[in-house]
Amino acid sequence: MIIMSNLVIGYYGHRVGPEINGCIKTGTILTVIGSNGVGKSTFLKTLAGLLPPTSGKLEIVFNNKPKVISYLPQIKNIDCYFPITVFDVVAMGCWPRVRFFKKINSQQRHLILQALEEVQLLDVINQRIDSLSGGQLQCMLFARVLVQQASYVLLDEPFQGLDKMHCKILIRAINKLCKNGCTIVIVLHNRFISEYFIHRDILLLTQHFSAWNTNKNI
Ligand SMILES: Nc1ncnc2c1ncn2[C@@H]1O[C@H](COP(=O)(O)OP(=O)(O)OP(=O)(O)O)[C@@H](O)[C@H]1O
Repeated sequence: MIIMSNLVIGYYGHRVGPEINGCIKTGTILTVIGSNGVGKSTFLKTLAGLLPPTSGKLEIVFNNKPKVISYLPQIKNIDCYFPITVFDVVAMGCWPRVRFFKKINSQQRHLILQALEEVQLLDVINQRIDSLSGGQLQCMLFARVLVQQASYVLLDEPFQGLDKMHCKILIRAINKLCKNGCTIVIVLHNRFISEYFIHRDILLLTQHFSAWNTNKNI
Protein backbone atom coordinates (compact mmCIF):
# COMPACT_ATOMS: atom_id res chain seq x y z
CA MET A 1 0.00 0.00 0.00
CA ILE A 2 1.14 3.56 -0.70
CA ILE A 3 -0.17 6.29 1.58
CA MET A 4 0.06 9.96 0.60
CA SER A 5 -0.78 12.77 3.00
CA ASN A 6 -0.62 16.36 1.75
CA LEU A 7 1.98 15.17 -0.74
CA VAL A 8 3.47 17.94 -2.87
CA ILE A 9 5.83 16.91 -5.67
CA GLY A 10 8.31 18.93 -7.71
CA TYR A 11 11.93 19.71 -8.53
CA TYR A 12 14.45 21.43 -6.27
CA GLY A 13 11.72 22.78 -3.98
CA HIS A 14 9.57 24.04 -6.88
CA ARG A 15 6.09 22.62 -6.69
CA VAL A 16 4.53 20.78 -9.64
CA GLY A 17 0.78 20.05 -9.82
CA PRO A 18 -1.72 19.72 -6.98
CA GLU A 19 -1.41 18.38 -3.45
CA ILE A 20 -2.15 14.65 -3.39
CA ASN A 21 -3.96 12.83 -0.61
CA GLY A 22 -5.05 9.22 -0.68
CA CYS A 23 -3.96 5.66 -0.81
CA ILE A 24 -2.95 3.18 -3.50
CA LYS A 25 -4.25 -0.19 -2.36
CA THR A 26 -2.08 -3.29 -2.64
CA GLY A 27 -2.94 -5.42 -5.67
CA THR A 28 -4.64 -2.64 -7.63
CA ILE A 29 -3.85 -0.92 -10.91
CA LEU A 30 -3.89 2.85 -10.57
CA THR A 31 -4.00 4.84 -13.77
CA VAL A 32 -2.82 8.44 -13.52
CA ILE A 33 -4.34 10.83 -16.02
CA GLY A 34 -4.21 14.59 -16.57
CA SER A 35 -3.12 17.19 -19.06
CA ASN A 36 0.44 17.67 -20.33
CA GLY A 37 2.84 19.10 -17.78
CA VAL A 38 0.56 18.60 -14.77
CA GLY A 39 3.10 16.33 -13.07
CA LYS A 40 2.19 12.74 -13.92
CA SER A 41 5.79 11.68 -14.65
CA THR A 42 7.02 13.67 -11.66
CA PHE A 43 4.54 11.73 -9.50
CA LEU A 44 5.93 8.40 -10.76
CA LYS A 45 9.53 9.53 -10.19
CA THR A 46 8.60 10.49 -6.64
CA LEU A 47 7.00 7.08 -6.01
CA ALA A 48 10.12 5.45 -7.50
CA GLY A 49 12.29 7.31 -4.99
CA LEU A 50 14.14 9.22 -7.72
CA LEU A 51 12.79 12.55 -6.41
CA PRO A 52 12.13 13.49 -2.80
CA PRO A 53 8.67 14.89 -1.99
CA THR A 54 8.71 18.70 -1.91
CA SER A 55 6.51 18.51 1.20
CA GLY A 56 3.96 16.23 2.83
CA LYS A 57 4.25 12.53 3.50
CA LEU A 58 4.73 9.52 1.26
CA GLU A 59 4.74 6.09 2.85
CA ILE A 60 5.35 2.91 0.88
CA VAL A 61 4.37 -0.20 2.81
CA PHE A 62 5.89 -3.54 1.81
CA ASN A 63 4.74 -5.78 4.68
CA ASN A 64 6.31 -9.18 3.89
CA LYS A 65 6.77 -8.52 0.18
CA PRO A 66 10.19 -7.90 -1.45
CA LYS A 67 11.34 -4.28 -1.18
CA VAL A 68 11.56 -3.89 -4.94
CA ILE A 69 10.04 -1.07 -7.00
CA SER A 70 10.31 -1.37 -10.76
CA TYR A 71 10.13 1.86 -12.76
CA LEU A 72 9.77 2.05 -16.53
CA PRO A 73 10.30 5.63 -17.79
CA GLN A 74 8.93 6.99 -21.05
CA ILE A 75 10.68 5.34 -23.97
CA LYS A 76 12.00 8.70 -25.24
CA ASN A 77 14.30 8.77 -22.20
CA ILE A 78 15.96 5.45 -23.05
CA ASP A 79 19.09 4.94 -25.15
CA CYS A 80 18.06 2.35 -27.75
CA TYR A 81 21.33 2.43 -29.71
CA PHE A 82 23.47 0.64 -27.17
CA PRO A 83 25.09 -2.48 -28.78
CA ILE A 84 23.39 -5.09 -26.62
CA THR A 85 20.96 -7.97 -27.26
CA VAL A 86 17.34 -8.38 -26.19
CA PHE A 87 18.33 -11.21 -23.82
CA ASP A 88 20.98 -9.04 -22.13
CA VAL A 89 18.57 -6.14 -21.56
CA VAL A 90 15.92 -8.39 -20.02
CA ALA A 91 18.60 -10.17 -17.95
CA MET A 92 19.42 -6.79 -16.36
CA GLY A 93 16.18 -7.28 -14.44
CA CYS A 94 18.04 -9.94 -12.43
CA TRP A 95 20.89 -7.60 -11.43
CA PRO A 96 19.52 -6.56 -8.04
CA ARG A 97 19.59 -10.23 -7.02
CA VAL A 98 22.62 -11.42 -9.06
CA ARG A 99 24.92 -8.34 -8.79
CA PHE A 100 27.19 -7.20 -11.61
CA PHE A 101 29.54 -9.62 -13.39
CA LYS A 102 27.96 -12.73 -11.86
CA LYS A 103 26.40 -15.34 -14.11
CA ILE A 104 22.68 -15.82 -14.07
CA ASN A 105 21.56 -19.26 -12.96
CA SER A 106 19.14 -21.63 -14.70
CA GLN A 107 16.18 -20.42 -12.62
CA GLN A 108 16.84 -16.83 -13.65
CA ARG A 109 17.32 -17.86 -17.26
CA HIS A 110 13.93 -19.57 -17.10
CA LEU A 111 12.38 -16.37 -15.73
CA ILE A 112 13.89 -14.34 -18.60
CA LEU A 113 12.59 -16.76 -21.23
CA GLN A 114 9.17 -16.78 -19.58
CA ALA A 115 9.02 -12.97 -19.62
CA LEU A 116 10.04 -12.84 -23.29
CA GLU A 117 7.41 -15.43 -24.13
CA GLU A 118 4.79 -13.39 -22.27
CA VAL A 119 5.46 -10.39 -24.53
CA GLN A 120 5.97 -12.59 -27.61
CA LEU A 121 9.60 -11.67 -28.22
CA LEU A 122 11.27 -15.08 -28.01
CA ASP A 123 12.01 -15.03 -31.73
CA VAL A 124 14.21 -11.90 -31.43
CA ILE A 125 15.98 -12.94 -28.22
CA ASN A 126 19.49 -12.73 -29.74
CA GLN A 127 18.90 -9.64 -31.86
CA ARG A 128 20.54 -6.32 -31.07
CA ILE A 129 18.06 -3.86 -29.61
CA ASP A 130 18.72 -1.24 -32.29
CA SER A 131 17.14 -3.65 -34.80
CA LEU A 132 13.80 -3.75 -32.96
CA SER A 133 10.66 -1.80 -33.82
CA GLY A 134 9.36 0.77 -31.33
CA GLY A 135 6.62 -1.61 -30.18
CA GLN A 136 9.07 -4.50 -29.74
CA LEU A 137 11.39 -2.23 -27.77
CA GLN A 138 8.59 -1.22 -25.43
CA CYS A 139 7.58 -4.87 -24.90
CA MET A 140 11.22 -5.84 -24.26
CA LEU A 141 11.50 -3.18 -21.54
CA PHE A 142 8.30 -4.50 -20.03
CA ALA A 143 9.77 -8.02 -20.04
CA ARG A 144 12.66 -6.64 -17.95
CA VAL A 145 10.10 -5.27 -15.50
CA LEU A 146 8.55 -8.77 -15.24
CA VAL A 147 11.95 -10.28 -14.45
CA GLN A 148 12.46 -7.84 -11.58
CA GLN A 149 9.57 -9.47 -9.65
CA ALA A 150 8.82 -6.19 -7.94
CA SER A 151 6.12 -5.47 -5.36
CA TYR A 152 5.40 -2.15 -7.08
CA VAL A 153 5.56 -1.50 -10.82
CA LEU A 154 5.51 2.07 -12.12
CA LEU A 155 4.93 2.51 -15.85
CA ASP A 156 5.15 5.86 -17.65
CA GLU A 157 3.02 5.76 -20.80
CA PRO A 158 3.83 2.12 -21.64
CA PHE A 159 1.33 2.07 -24.53
CA GLN A 160 2.97 4.96 -26.37
CA GLY A 161 3.29 4.04 -30.05
CA LEU A 162 1.97 0.49 -29.62
CA ASP A 163 -0.42 -1.06 -32.15
CA LYS A 164 -3.56 -2.93 -31.06
CA MET A 165 -1.84 -6.31 -30.88
CA HIS A 166 1.04 -5.06 -28.69
CA CYS A 167 -1.44 -3.12 -26.49
CA LYS A 168 -3.34 -6.35 -25.90
CA ILE A 169 -0.13 -8.21 -25.02
CA LEU A 170 0.81 -5.54 -22.49
CA ILE A 171 -2.69 -5.27 -20.98
CA ARG A 172 -2.78 -9.05 -20.49
CA ALA A 173 0.66 -9.05 -18.86
CA ILE A 174 -0.23 -6.10 -16.57
CA ASN A 175 -3.45 -7.82 -15.43
CA LYS A 176 -1.49 -11.01 -14.76
CA LEU A 177 1.02 -9.08 -12.62
CA CYS A 178 -1.88 -7.59 -10.68
CA LYS A 179 -3.47 -11.01 -10.13
CA ASN A 180 -0.14 -12.12 -8.65
CA GLY A 181 -0.41 -9.40 -6.00
CA CYS A 182 1.68 -6.67 -7.58
CA THR A 183 0.57 -3.03 -7.20
CA ILE A 184 0.83 -1.10 -10.45
CA VAL A 185 0.75 2.62 -11.21
CA ILE A 186 0.45 3.62 -14.86
CA VAL A 187 0.57 7.07 -16.44
CA LEU A 188 -1.82 7.04 -19.38
CA HIS A 189 -2.79 9.52 -22.06
CA ASN A 190 -5.51 7.31 -23.46
CA ARG A 191 -7.68 6.88 -20.38
CA PHE A 192 -9.94 4.37 -22.15
CA ILE A 193 -7.21 1.74 -21.93
CA SER A 194 -7.86 1.64 -18.18
CA GLU A 195 -11.22 -0.01 -18.89
CA TYR A 196 -9.35 -3.21 -19.73
CA PHE A 197 -7.61 -3.39 -16.37
CA ILE A 198 -8.84 -5.48 -13.47
CA HIS A 199 -9.00 -3.95 -9.94
CA ARG A 200 -8.49 -0.48 -11.32
CA ASP A 201 -8.57 2.93 -9.76
CA ILE A 202 -8.04 6.31 -11.40
CA LEU A 203 -6.16 9.37 -10.16
CA LEU A 204 -6.95 12.56 -12.05
CA LEU A 205 -4.38 15.33 -11.68
CA THR A 206 -5.19 18.92 -12.60
CA GLN A 207 -3.25 22.08 -11.78
CA HIS A 208 -5.54 22.76 -8.80
CA PHE A 209 -6.74 19.44 -7.42
CA SER A 210 -6.29 15.68 -7.46
CA ALA A 211 -9.28 13.35 -7.53
CA TRP A 212 -9.69 9.61 -7.14
CA ASN A 213 -12.34 7.69 -8.97
CA THR A 214 -13.03 3.98 -9.06
CA ASN A 215 -15.46 4.26 -11.93
CA LYS A 216 -14.28 4.98 -15.42
CA ASN A 217 -16.53 7.94 -16.21
CA ILE A 218 -14.26 10.79 -15.10
N1 LIG B 1 14.10 17.63 -14.51
C1 LIG B 1 13.22 18.65 -14.35
N2 LIG B 1 13.59 19.77 -13.70
C2 LIG B 1 12.73 20.79 -13.50
N3 LIG B 1 11.44 20.80 -13.94
C3 LIG B 1 11.02 19.69 -14.60
C4 LIG B 1 11.87 18.57 -14.84
N4 LIG B 1 11.18 17.63 -15.51
C5 LIG B 1 9.94 18.15 -15.68
N5 LIG B 1 9.85 19.38 -15.14
C6 LIG B 1 8.65 20.23 -15.12
O1 LIG B 1 7.68 19.66 -14.26
C7 LIG B 1 6.38 19.84 -14.81
C8 LIG B 1 5.68 18.51 -14.87
O2 LIG B 1 6.36 17.66 -15.78
P1 LIG B 1 5.91 16.14 -15.98
O3 LIG B 1 6.85 15.56 -16.98
O4 LIG B 1 5.80 15.50 -14.66
O5 LIG B 1 4.45 16.33 -16.59
P2 LIG B 1 3.48 15.24 -17.25
O6 LIG B 1 2.14 15.44 -16.64
O7 LIG B 1 4.07 13.89 -17.13
O8 LIG B 1 3.49 15.73 -18.76
P3 LIG B 1 3.29 14.92 -20.14
O9 LIG B 1 1.87 14.48 -20.16
O10 LIG B 1 3.55 15.98 -21.16
O11 LIG B 1 4.29 13.80 -20.19
C9 LIG B 1 6.55 20.51 -16.18
O12 LIG B 1 6.27 21.88 -16.03
C10 LIG B 1 8.01 20.30 -16.50
O13 LIG B 1 8.52 21.38 -17.21
